[in-house]
Amino acid sequence: MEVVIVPDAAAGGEVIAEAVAALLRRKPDALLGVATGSTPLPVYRALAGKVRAGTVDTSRTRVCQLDEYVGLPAGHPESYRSVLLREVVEPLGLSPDRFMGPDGAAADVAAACAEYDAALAAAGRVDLQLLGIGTDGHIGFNEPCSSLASRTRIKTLTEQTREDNARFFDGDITQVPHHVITQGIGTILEARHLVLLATGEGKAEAVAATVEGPVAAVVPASALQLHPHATVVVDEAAAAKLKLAPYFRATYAAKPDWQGL
Ligand SMILES: N[C@@H]1[C@@H](O)[C@H](O)[C@@H](COP(=O)(O)O)O[C@@H]1O
Repeated sequence: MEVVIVPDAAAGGEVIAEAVAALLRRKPDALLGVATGSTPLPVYRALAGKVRAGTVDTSRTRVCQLDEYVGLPAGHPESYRSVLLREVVEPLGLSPDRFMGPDGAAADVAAACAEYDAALAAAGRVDLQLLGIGTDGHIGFNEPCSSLASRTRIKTLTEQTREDNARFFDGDITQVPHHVITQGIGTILEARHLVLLATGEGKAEAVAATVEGPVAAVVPASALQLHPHATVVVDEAAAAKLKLAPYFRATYAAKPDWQGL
């Protein structure tokens, strides 16, 4: 696992956007796994800037969702599909027919999960999966004690996650669904490159457990330790509890530019 400590969220967005741009220059039809939440927004902003400047071509890029709420009516502004259409597909100039995600409004949720898992495999696997992290260490919506081998399936949110996400629902926790569909941890680990971005002091504990703690289902993000190409980008605040921070800084400072993330 590589840990990159950047001064702030904007710098994190820039570093990751450059890695995505490098991937798209190598493989224009790459499948990009995108995440929701506030954390990845600087990445999308930086990427949109590159698209506008003409330094990256997204005309063939495919994108896929990490997770979705269950039971929100189709087109609800806070469904992750709507959020990603608004924050990623539109600003990056992508075609909506190159965007795939699970159907959170399906009558048969189990079938929708299995279909989505199969669709990701049929698409040739995700090339780069962008991840945020929950304050409890979740990735996607894999809450603590999710199986590290799990596939796309329905999960129940913890009270903590519903409280954290209430800000997207006018601060009203009763509007936050209890159930979600999420790519499983086993599914996420099939992506070729995992890039987790964490910013702010509220994530410092989860980051330390992810990077320096044991691999344990109670900290779902610690599964990144099992992946051959996992990158964790953190700002100073989120890095505050990393004992190996001096080593991570020195390693990144000495890294040749051509290597990328
Ligand atoms: N399902 C999403 C996660 O993918 C995201 O990482 C997490 C953190 O969100 P934020 O980046 O807003 O802190 O929120 C939600 O639970």
